[in-house]
This record gives sequence, structure tokens and C-alpha cells, in this order.
Amino acid sequence: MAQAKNQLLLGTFVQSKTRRELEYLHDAAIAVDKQGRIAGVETGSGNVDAAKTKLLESLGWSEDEVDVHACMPGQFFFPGFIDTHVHASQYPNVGVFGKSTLLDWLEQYTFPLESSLKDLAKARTVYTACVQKTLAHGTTTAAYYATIDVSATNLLADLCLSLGQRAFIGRVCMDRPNFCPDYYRDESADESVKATMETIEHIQKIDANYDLVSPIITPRFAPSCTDELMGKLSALRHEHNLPVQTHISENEGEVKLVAELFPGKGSYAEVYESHGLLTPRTILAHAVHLTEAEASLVAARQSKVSHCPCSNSSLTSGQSRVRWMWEKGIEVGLGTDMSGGYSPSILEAARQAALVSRHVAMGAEDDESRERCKLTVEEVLYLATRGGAKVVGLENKVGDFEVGKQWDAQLVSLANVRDDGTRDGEADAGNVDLFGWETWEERIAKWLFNGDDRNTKMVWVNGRLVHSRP
Ligand SMILES: Nc1nc2[nH]cnc2c(=O)[nH]1
Ligand SMILES: [Zn+2]
Repeated sequence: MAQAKNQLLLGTFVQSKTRRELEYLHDAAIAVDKQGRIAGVETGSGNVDAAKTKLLESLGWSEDEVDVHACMPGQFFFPGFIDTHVHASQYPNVGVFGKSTLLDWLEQYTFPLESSLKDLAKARTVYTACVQKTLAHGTTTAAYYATIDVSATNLLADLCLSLGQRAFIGRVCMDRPNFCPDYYRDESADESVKATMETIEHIQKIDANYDLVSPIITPRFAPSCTDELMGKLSALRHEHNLPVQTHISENEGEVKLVAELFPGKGSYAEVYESHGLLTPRTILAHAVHLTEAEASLVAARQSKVSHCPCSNSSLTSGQSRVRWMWEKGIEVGLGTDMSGGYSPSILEAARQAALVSRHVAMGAEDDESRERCKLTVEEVLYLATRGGAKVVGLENKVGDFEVGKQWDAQLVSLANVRDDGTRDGEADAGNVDLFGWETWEERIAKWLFNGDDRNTKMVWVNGRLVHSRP
């Protein structure tokens, strides 16, 4: 959808440059055209007004042709977050998991809720709330699992399009009788493929070029799928050139179950490999208990990993080793994995990724590996943006502020504490207090560890303003 006017954003822009480095562009200007594409970036003019004039001149745009948005003190623009693994259908259950672990959690909490969303009125309420809430937390792209129900899944695609969130929509496939409950299962592999095809065709109708919303082939995970289904879904992704998402090695009981259900396959990763499901466009959620050989196989196939630290702690699944995966050559992004994870926020996932990496460090054998395991502020924010963009295959479109990319961004606002101890917008100012002496590195660290949706003032996708906080 084209915007009525070109836009000009002015002020400070912060983005991941590399895994290790954030880039700070001060007194800068970014021009966004009506298609939501970044048409120009001007830095180094010395002040915002000079940057604005220079950029307008270079593009041949006149000032009354553009909508201008300038940062206030304490504010900065940041790329939109990318949630590489999230179950929209589980949103009502966030925080509701008791002491369960994966397999009993699925049976007790998850399958009953997902199955109930065949009620389309309920699905509309849940999906609307989920998309609005994640947008409010700065998530501009989400790789969603819906449910097995085609109409409800298609509704999620419609809602993402109308509310303006970039999304991958997965109609969940699960046909294994001995694992999936009778009340929530595809009747056969062929039925599952047919239903998936209905969602693909629906999305082709509403967003022909997948500009905003794309289908994604979604075998739930190996224990819920027959060999026949996995083979057929692989053929489907090949035929329609589509990405794939599934779960892998999340929990030790699950890994053992896969060994029992697929004897002779060697490993969990080999099960997917044997069906052609490990592709460069495959997103594997969790990957907590991968062996060295499995990680090498995943790296060789260039499949990607969605790290879901909040979920892995909540369901007692384990500690995923991000540095180890990076060193193997695997690209990693972050997932909220709602409602395995209790939070809709990728900022929270980034914070949890930093903490979990410290737990991995505490189990390391020597000082050097202890230091190496720990993820920095810069690294977890890379996971949340640029890394996530690579995981979902959109690195040429989103994740940073290069010319030619789409304006998928958030305006972050931190509270300035006044001399008398009060702050602007007191009630809604959030938890991050700035005293004025912090370096930019310190401001970003304070945001990472104490920020929340109160700090996310505006959110754009494809140049369209999709959320604003009064
Ligand atoms: N965290 C999580 N793991 C899964 N494995 C299979 N299904 C699920 C799910 O819904 N959530
Ligand atoms: Zn999941």
C-alpha cells in the first residue's frame, strides 16, 4: 500500500552494523518514498537542518511534499524487531504454563487452546490482540504459526495485512495419530497438504507478490508428523518456492521420542534432512540440544535457527548456545515463542538471550570460554534485527537503514529526569530514566535491560505508521 506522501525522519538513528557493533547516526536525515523504501540517508552535515536540506536537494523533493518527523531529546530511531518464531494462536496463554515441560505442556495447555480457534470469532479476537500487541512492542516482522484450521489461519493473514505487520503465516501440519490428539489432528498427509495449499492460495489472492504477507510451510515438529507428510510438505515447498518452519531439539524428552519414532535416522536433524526439509530457507526453532554433528549438518544446509530463550527457561527446556552455533556458521535470530515464552516482546527476548548466555558461561570449563559464551548488548540487538532478517530471508529488505531497504522501524523514547526528579509524560514514561550524562552505549544498554512497550512511541512497516502511543 503506497503512502500519500514522501517522509523525512530526522535525528538519531541506531542500527546494527555487524554482530559486534552498533552504529550511531546523529544529526541525520532519512528519506522514505511513498512505497516505504528508504530513498536516501544523509549523515555528517553537522546538524539536522543541514542534513534535511541536503537530502531534499539531492532527491529533488520540495519541503511541502514531505511529512517530517523529528526526534526529541532522549529519542532515537531503531530498526523494527523481527520475531522469527511465534505462535499467534497461543497468545491467550502467555504466562500460563505452571511447572510443565514441552510434551505435557502441549497436551495440557496448548492443543486445547489451538483447537478452540476453529471458532472464527474467537480467532479474530485472539489474532487481532496478538498482532496489535506485538506491533506495540516494535515487532515489524513475525514468523507466525496459526493452527490446523484453514479459515482461522487465513484470517490471521488478512489481519496482518490490514493491521500492517510483515508476516509469514504457517498453517500448522500435524497428522501422526499416536502423538496428536483425536480432536486436533489432520486426517491424513494428503488432507494436511490440501489444507496448506488452501492457505497458500488465499495469500496469493490477498498479497500476490508476498509484499507483506507470505505463506510458510509448517510441519509442527517431527513427533507430530508422519514420514509421508514431511515428504509431501517438502515437495510442496519446492514446487512453490516457499520457506519452512519447524521445531528441533527443544527438550530432552522430545529428542528421545524422536529417536524412538524414527529408528535408524541417526538424529533429529537427520529426520528433517531425510525429507529435504533442511533448506537455506528453513527456520528451526530452539536447537537447544543439537549434537556437534547435527549443528554441522544444519550449517552445511544453511538452515537458520530461532533462539527462544524466554521459552527455553519457562518450559525448563535448556540453554541454547548461540556463540557455539555462530562458530559453527549457523545464522541465528530471536523468537518469543509465545506461549512457550511468556512475553510478546523481542526486547525481552534479547535481554533473556543475554542472561541465558551468562548461564551457559557459568557452565563453561575455563575463564576464556566463560568470557566467550557471554553475548553483549550489541550482539543480542543484532539477533533482534539484522540476524532475524537473515533468518527469515529478508536481509535485502529489512533489518537496517540502508538505502533501498523498506522503512520498518520504531521510534524509541527514554525518559529524561529533570532537576526536580520529575520526567516528561510521567505516568507513561517507562522504566528507563536518563540523567543526561549517559553515553549512547549506556542509553542503549539501559533500554535493553529496562525498556518495554512504553518506550516504543511509533512503529512503521513499509513506511506505513502501524502503531503510535499518545
Ligand atoms: N515451544 C513449542 N514447541 C513445540 N514443539 C511442537 N509444538 C510446539 C509449540 O507449540 N511450542
Ligand atoms: Zn514454538
